[in-house]
Amino acid sequence: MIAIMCAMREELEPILEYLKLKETVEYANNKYYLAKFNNLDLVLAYSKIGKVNAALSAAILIEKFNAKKLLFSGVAGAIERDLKIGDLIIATKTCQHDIDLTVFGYEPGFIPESKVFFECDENLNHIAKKVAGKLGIKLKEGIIASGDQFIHSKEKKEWIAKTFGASAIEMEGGAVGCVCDNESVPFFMLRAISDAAEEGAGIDFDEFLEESSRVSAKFLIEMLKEI
Ligand SMILES: Nc1ncnc2c(CN3C[C@H](CCSCCOCCO)[C@@H](O)C3)c[nH]c12
Repeated sequence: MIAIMCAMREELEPILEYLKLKETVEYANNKYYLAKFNNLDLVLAYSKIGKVNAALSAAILIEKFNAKKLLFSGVAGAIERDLKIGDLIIATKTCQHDIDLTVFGYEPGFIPESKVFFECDENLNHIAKKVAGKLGIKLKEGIIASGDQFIHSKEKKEWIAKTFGASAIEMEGGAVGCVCDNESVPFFMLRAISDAAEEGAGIDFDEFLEESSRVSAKFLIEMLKEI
């Protein structure tokens, strides 16, 4: 079973359009969609926004639906200057920029007995780069930082860039990476840029959420053909 996860309904809907749904399972106040694509058994869900919701859905996808790989598709705010709205990025690793136990001497993003960074699956990233090459699509890769805040401040964005070396920002990947790392499930995250995470990002986000969600969804479907 392969899990496909998003945070928002708008990110999942364009993926479901490509699939023939077999069944919908209601569980823990959410919906999990079962589908087949070519010879793949898929379970899909959008978690709702934020790291707690994302961690809950990721754990359910693995524990209840027996997902052996977890692929995330959605949108993100850009940190790297050459990432423009609609551009695609895959995560090399994820982190949580809003974890702060520095008063006890720990580095930003670190929780005792856990990690700052959670590595994404190299095989799935390799497939993504192969697909991008075949389709002639620009695909960046980099660290993607998560926090329970919509970032719309150049100062905050630059702190995250400096502190974590992040190329993009969102609100779920660090939590999903933590769950997949602890469950030993390969994790892949693809995001299309919806805004620049600076002042005015909320306006861009509202304008480009749907279009950028479609960009990510389309690429993810191309990836499923190669898995
Ligand atoms: N700059 C930014 N900072 C942090 N995250 C992101 C992301 C990635 N997703 C989008 C969504 C945040 C938007 S909440 C919208 C509330 O509903 C608005 C109506 O649709 C959450 O799931 C994280 C894109 N740009 C970002």
